[in-house]
Amino acid sequence: MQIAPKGEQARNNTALPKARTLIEALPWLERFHGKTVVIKFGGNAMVDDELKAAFAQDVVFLRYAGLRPVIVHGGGPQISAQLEKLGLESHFTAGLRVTTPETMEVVRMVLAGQVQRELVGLLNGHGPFAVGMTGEDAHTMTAVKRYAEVDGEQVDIGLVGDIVKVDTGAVKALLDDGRIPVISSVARGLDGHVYNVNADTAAAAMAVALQAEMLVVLTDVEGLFVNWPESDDVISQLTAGELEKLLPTLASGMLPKMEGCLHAVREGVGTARVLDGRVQHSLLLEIFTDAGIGTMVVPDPDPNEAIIEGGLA
Ligand SMILES: Nc1ncnc2c1ncn2[C@@H]1O[C@H](COP(=O)(O)OP(=O)(O)O)[C@@H](O)[C@H]1O
Ligand SMILES: CC(=O)N[C@@H](CCC(=O)OP(=O)(O)O)C(=O)O
Repeated sequence: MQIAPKGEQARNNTALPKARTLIEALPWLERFHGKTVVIKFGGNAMVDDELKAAFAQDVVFLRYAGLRPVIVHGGGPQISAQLEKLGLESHFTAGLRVTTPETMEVVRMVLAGQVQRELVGLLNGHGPFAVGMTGEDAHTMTAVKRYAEVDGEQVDIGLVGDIVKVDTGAVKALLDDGRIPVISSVARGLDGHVYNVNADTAAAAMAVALQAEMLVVLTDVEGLFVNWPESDDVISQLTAGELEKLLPTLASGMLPKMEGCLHAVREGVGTARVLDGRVQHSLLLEIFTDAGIGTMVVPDPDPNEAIIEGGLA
């Protein structure tokens, strides 16, 4: 027999708000159960150990809640740091790293050997879930050479790739086995070379191929700012059409992210969201609370529905 300590009743009352928070998650748990969510974890969002640990908790929480999370990760700052250690400079053209064969070796080493290993280790601290791979494995991502566009001109930036094909076989097998795939943004070229792929682009391609419920991009700002850098007002929601009009005004960094979100939503992904990876548990807050944070891109409204609405009005 156990006797409840004095004051237990009062403690129960303070526990009620916690229960309410859990109940707030119920409609989202119902809605997203069994659904695939592709999460892009950016290098700038992974500079802090506490944040990385919280991210791992969130992803494992999603897995236990019955979702099917897939991680596609970057590691731009980590690649640049390693290049610097080796006495090599980083050059970017239109937001893409100029990638010589020497640079490519470092990109592959840092993404697959360092960043991915660390994420896999953090996730597996919670159970036997994470399996690391790169886009090269099992021909998961196939790329062709990508040129950067500067003032309407095509510029050769070396071994940078654009994804032309995604084979989801290995990823789906892992998901069906209850695992969490952690994929580095490196792809095998049609020509047999290994290509460096922007991680936002890779995540969007994976979300489309899996026809995911959601693409979530974690980054180092609160979301898409209305008029950056003049304003830091965050756009909480916009349609694909509205985003398309905004794209030409976006600066590098945000451009591949929003291009990826647009591509995803236009090609059948339910929604695409850009979140502040500097906020602990931003992933859980976005998916399981009514408030939501960051920027959400939704598909264009169905024109037929608009006509019916208009007709009834
Ligand atoms: N409209 C915008 N809204 C928010 N950030 C923007 C915008 N345009 C450009 N940026 C820049 O994009 C950056 C995010 O891209 P990036 O640094 O490549 O992140 P990550 O490493 O997460 O991929 C922001 O820190 C900001 O400097
Ligand atoms: C072609 C290209 O630029 N590739 C990126 C790949 C990593 C990446 O995208 O990392 P973040 O998401 O942290 O920016 C790079 O080499 O930095």
